[in-house]
Amino acid sequence: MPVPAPDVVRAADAELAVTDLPRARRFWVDALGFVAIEEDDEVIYLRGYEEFLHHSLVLRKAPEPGLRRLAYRVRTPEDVQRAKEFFAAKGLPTQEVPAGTTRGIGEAVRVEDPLGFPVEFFHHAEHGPRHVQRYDLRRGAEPARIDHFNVLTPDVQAAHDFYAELGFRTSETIEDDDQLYAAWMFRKPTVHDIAFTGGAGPRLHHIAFFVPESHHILRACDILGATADHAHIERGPGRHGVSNAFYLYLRDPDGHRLELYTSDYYTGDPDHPTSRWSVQDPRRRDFWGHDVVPSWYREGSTAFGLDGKPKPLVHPPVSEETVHVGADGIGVATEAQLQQP
Ligand SMILES: O=S(=O)(O)c1ccc(O)c(O)c1
Ligand SMILES: [Fe+2]
Repeated sequence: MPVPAPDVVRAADAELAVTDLPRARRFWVDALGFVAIEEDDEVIYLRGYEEFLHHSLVLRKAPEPGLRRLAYRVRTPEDVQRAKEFFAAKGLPTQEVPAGTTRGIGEAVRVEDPLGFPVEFFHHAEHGPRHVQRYDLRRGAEPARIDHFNVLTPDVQAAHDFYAELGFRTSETIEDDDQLYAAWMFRKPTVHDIAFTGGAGPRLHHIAFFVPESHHILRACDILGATADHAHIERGPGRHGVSNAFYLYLRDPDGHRLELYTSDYYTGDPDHPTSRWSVQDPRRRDFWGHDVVPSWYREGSTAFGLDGKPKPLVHPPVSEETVHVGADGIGVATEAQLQQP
C-alpha cells in the first residue's frame, strides 16, 4: 500500500549558513531591503513585505557557508506526519524537529530527499505583521515573498520523477531527444516552487524572491552600482524564456545565489500544459538570447546533510553547458571535453 504524499502548499522557508553575519546583513537588509524580523549575534530571520509568516529566510552564522535546509509549508498538521512516513517508507533519513527549533515555526520533520538535499516540512507558523502597505518602510528591491528554490543535481530526470511522486506538477522543461536538462515544478499556482538544474550536486543553485515589478529589479542594480557593490550582480537583468519572468541573479557575500524575479504566470488549472523547450533554443534561458555566464551553470552552495556535514558531490555525465546551447556560444561538446573533470 503506497504511503500517501503530504499535501505541500508551497516553498516557504530556507536556511543558509553564512560566515559573517554583519556582512550578510549589509547585503540582504541594507542593500536589498529584506525585513529583519528577529535577530541576534548568531542568526537573522528575514522576510518580504507581502509575507505574514514569521520569516522566509534564515541566515545563521557558521564556520562554512552552505545550505542548511529548504522548507515547504504543508496544508495540515497531519501532513507533517504524512511527510515523515512518506520519506521513511523510502528508507530516507528523517528527523522530528520540535516546535520553536526555528523561531516562529511549529513542529516539523526534516528529511534528506533522494537527491541528498536537507528538506523540511512544517505546518504551524507564527504570524507576524504584514508590511505590504508600509510604503514608509519598503526599501531596496522591496522583496515581496519567497518564490522558489532551484537546486543543482546530476540526474534531473530522477529529481523530476521523485518530486512528481511528491505531488508536484511540471510547468516547463529544457530537453532534447536524449535527456531532460532542467525542469520547473510547482505546488502553488505559479511556475515553480522547485526547479532542477543539471550539474554536480546536491548543491543549492538559488533561492528566488518575488518582487512586485521589474523596476524593483532595476533599482537593485542601481543601488549595488551606487555603493560599488556591482560585483554582486552575476546574471541579468533580463527576461527568461522559461517562466517568462523578468530576472536578476545576485551572489551574496558568501557566494549564495539569489534571484529577484517577477511577472511569471498562473498555473492553477488542473490541465495546465507543460511548456517544453529545446536545449538548442538560444531563447530558453534568456528570451533575448543573451549568454548565460558560465558561473551560473557551474557554481552553487554546498548542501549540509541532516548530520550537518557537507554532502559529497556526484557529477553528471553530460551537462547543458557542454551541449550546443546556442546563446551560450558553446559548440557541441567534443568527446575530449566530455572527459574533462
Ligand atoms: O534561465 S531560465 O529561463 O531557464 C530560468 C527560468 C526561471 C527561473 O526561476 C530560473 O531561475 C531560470
Ligand atoms: Fe529561479
